[in-house]
Amino acid sequence: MNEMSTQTISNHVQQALEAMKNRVIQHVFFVACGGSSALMYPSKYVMDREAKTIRSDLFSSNEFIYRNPQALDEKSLVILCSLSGTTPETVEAAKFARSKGALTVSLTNVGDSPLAQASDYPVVFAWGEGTDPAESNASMMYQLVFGLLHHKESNDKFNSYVSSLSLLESIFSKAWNQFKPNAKEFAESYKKEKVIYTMASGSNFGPAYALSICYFLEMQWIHSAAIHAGEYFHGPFEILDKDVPFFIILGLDETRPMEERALEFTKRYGHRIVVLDAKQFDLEGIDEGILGYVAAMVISRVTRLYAMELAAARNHPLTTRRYMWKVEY
Ligand SMILES: O=P(O)(O)OC[C@H]1O[C@](O)(CO)[C@@H](O)[C@@H]1O
Repeated sequence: MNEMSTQTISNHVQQALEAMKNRVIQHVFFVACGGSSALMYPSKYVMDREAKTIRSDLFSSNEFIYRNPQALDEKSLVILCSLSGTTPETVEAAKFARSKGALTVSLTNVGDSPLAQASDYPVVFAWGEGTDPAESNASMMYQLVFGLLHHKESNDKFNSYVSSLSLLESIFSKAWNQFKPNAKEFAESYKKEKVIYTMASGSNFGPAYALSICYFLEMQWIHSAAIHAGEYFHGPFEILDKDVPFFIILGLDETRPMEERALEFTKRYGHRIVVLDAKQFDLEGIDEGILGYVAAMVISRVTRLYAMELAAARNHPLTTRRYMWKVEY
């Protein structure tokens, strides 16, 4: 790692990367639940695209334990994430991974949370309005995976990503201001809908999944499913009709043609389509080689803006729950 690289990345990430340097790592497991799981999809995409020798998998926390992969051993790196650090399935998954001798690195917003305590290397990230996106969970994920690939496979995108950290705040705030009117318009137009499907592919399937399961289902009680743009033509497109709402994400990664094909078809037969296109973002200064990866982060942020506006228009705060944290489950 060169001098420039270490200056801006999180101290916690640096400690975790030091630990990785001293171990053989053959397999990375991304393990979390819900929104924290969705957040890891772009990093899984990075591993699929960039890693030459290190394999990776992504599991929901309990599935990871029950499935008990044969490949999980002391040559594994398990990256877990929980905003609260208390999600029981994820805390158990960290303990399980450690019992197999794996190196565990956990992202959380709470430094002394059960997840942090159950892991070898906790990485604390910033959360909430007004925090620097360079210190967010999504950014810590990229710092970890690009850092790993830098150390183990001399991948140079780590330096590109580190150089972009100082630009993120301005990129995110420009996107926020640019899309606020669109988000408001969406909220007014869709506030009475009973169902909204989301669709994307590649790294952007993570934000589409979060928009569907966290924002629409969990926080707004609006029926939804995240449809993979490639899978769309293998079943889901039969639900398309003039009045069926689709929220379609177009990213900048290599899978964009799949998203464009899905959008083109949806436009032919549907009339209720919201398009969030990363081509409209101002990503000046970001290296070409990581544009798609950074765009996925910005998409994630902008979908939250759409959810916030929808919650306001429906007078249904994003914090409303009927079961989560309220009853036994
Ligand atoms: O493990 P975390 O990140 O604290 O998540 C707890 C809950 O928060 C969400 O990510 C969003 O409310 C849920 O999907 C999840 O059950």
